[in-house]
Amino acid sequence: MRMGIPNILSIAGTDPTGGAGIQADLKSFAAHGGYGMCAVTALVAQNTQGVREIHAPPTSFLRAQLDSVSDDVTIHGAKTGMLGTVEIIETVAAWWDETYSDNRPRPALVVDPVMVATSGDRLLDEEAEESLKEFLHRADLITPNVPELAILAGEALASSAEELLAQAEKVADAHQAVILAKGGHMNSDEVTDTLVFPAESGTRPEAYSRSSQRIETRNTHGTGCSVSAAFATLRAQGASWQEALATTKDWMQRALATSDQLDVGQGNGPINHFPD
Ligand SMILES: Nc1ncnc2c1ncn2[C@@H]1O[C@H](COP(=O)(O)OP(=O)(O)O)[C@@H](O)[C@H]1O
Ligand SMILES: Cc1ncc(COP(=O)(O)OP(=O)(O)O)c(N)n1
Repeated sequence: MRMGIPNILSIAGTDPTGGAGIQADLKSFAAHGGYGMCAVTALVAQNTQGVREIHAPPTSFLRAQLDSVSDDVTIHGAKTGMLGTVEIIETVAAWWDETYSDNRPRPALVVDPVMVATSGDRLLDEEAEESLKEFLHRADLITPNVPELAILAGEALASSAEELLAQAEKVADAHQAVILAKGGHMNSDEVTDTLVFPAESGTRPEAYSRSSQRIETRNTHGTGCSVSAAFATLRAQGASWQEALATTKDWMQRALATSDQLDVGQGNGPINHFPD
């Protein structure tokens, strides 16, 4: 395991109510022992009930934020969240490729393929889906929920655990990345998250799953952001895939179970990032 506190970068959009996006990422980094940093892709006027407006600063300013971090700080882990548009995806991709084209150690990259918020509001332009797929070969881990996995696989929504696994294998092979297939949107009493690995020379490492009892709560705003941020931190600390899944899933269960200690908003509230 890495000694010391790893520097973890979130490249994502904002949530002024603090439940999702960059604000959730920074809390999740801290909850798992990381030093959190962020580059803002888009300013989102949203709350627990929905998205009102999105303002994306010029991409030259996003690039300036990314360069400001990488010119000065060693990045041990990174995650992307809301990327929003083709232009933003291309800006992040160009920065990543240019920054890590030399011998500089490349941090592990977790891509949360954020497309639609719980409220149903789109956070990724429809025409940007193809650019996002092109971006994915840079990822070590991709963390789709059920609808996002279906779009990445180019198929209908999975309606069974077997279909979900088959889609995750297809996407893992297409992008040569590990997939965390999250089960929150499945219609089941248990919620299962599964890590699926790409096949190497025709052999696929065994998948790992972790299940928990489904918690009856509306406070699921920002769960996906927080899980991907936890993985970025734990992997930068040297956790194995199995350890990272167990730690993240158990933490998320406690964060959801204690979310009623918070009193934030009237819609889908946030989780409690610091449950202990
Ligand atoms: N009702 C729930 N009870 C327990 N765990 C949940 C529940 N809903 C989501 N999770 C967990 O929260 C995380 C996010 O899951 P999911 O809802 O599938 O993704 P997203 O937030 O991206 O839509 C996963 O770790 C999943 O297991
Ligand atoms: C700025 C921003 N990024 C991402 C999301 C979606 O968050 P997610 O973790 O998928 O949680 P849900 O809100 O969809 O449960 C967001 N709302 N805003």
